Amino acid sequence: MSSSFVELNNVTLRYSEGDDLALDTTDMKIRKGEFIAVVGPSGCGKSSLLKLVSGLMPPSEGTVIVDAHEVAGPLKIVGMAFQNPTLLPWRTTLDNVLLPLEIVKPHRSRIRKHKQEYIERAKELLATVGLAGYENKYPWELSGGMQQRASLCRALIHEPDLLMLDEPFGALDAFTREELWDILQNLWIKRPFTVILVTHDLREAAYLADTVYVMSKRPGKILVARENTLPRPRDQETTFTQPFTDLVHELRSYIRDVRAA
Ligand SMILES: Nc1ncnc2c1ncn2[C@@H]1O[C@H](COP(=O)(O)OP(=O)(O)OP(=O)(O)O)[C@@H](O)[C@H]1O
Repeated sequence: MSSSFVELNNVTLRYSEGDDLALDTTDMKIRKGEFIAVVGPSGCGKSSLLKLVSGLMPPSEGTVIVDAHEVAGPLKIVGMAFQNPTLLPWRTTLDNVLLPLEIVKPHRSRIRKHKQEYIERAKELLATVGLAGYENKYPWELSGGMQQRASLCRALIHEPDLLMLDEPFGALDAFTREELWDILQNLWIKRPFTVILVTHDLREAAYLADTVYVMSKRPGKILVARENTLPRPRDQETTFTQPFTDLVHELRSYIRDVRAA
């Protein structure tokens, strides 16, 4: 009996028959409530990994197991957020946050009867990320950082056990990005869900993750799984400490080697 929440066993991925592998034998074991980050050169298969774990793509070989079940189709226990917040422009912030509940099955039938309860939950989440008072604004009335906060709330409204983030802060300026690191860390400390974060930002990986996975060039493989035991909660001061800068340098040296390979 395995204690992992997400497990990839000898997984490979080829997008089409005759194509080169996008992912080569990949093994991962992620604990329940663990926050992991995946870094690696462009095109190494980071987003492909998310597609496999969320059940959007089946592996060509090997197995993907989430919550003790082999993944055989899109999972309902997943929340996702991407670099582009993709809020629907005709819906208010609150209605954008409520959107997954209208789509994800177990909630779809409940939301009609218990709408007020869900609205309260959405408002509470929005307040946690500093968006109280913006519930009735439209996306075009929000800054990029505010839109990304709303998209985090949308990813978490159905209380998913697994959160997948594909470069969620990549398009934001450095200050806003670091503010969002704290917001995400606080949400996770409050209700620990399992997180898979894909990022190009090594400081972001070092700030947020319990384990940082470094991938090779295509075909992607996990080369290093670096545990990060920096104490939590981490804050801006953490980023000036020697252990933090050492970790970032170490990650940078892995990436340098991968790129040179
Ligand atoms: N739908 C697809 N069909 C065919 N090939 C694909 C498809 N999606 C991705 N690929 C290829 O698979 C490889 C891995 O792509 P993926 O998007 O997972 O990489 P990535 O590490 O997330 O890249 P980036 O950091 O640039 O976002 C790339 O070479 C890409 O061209």
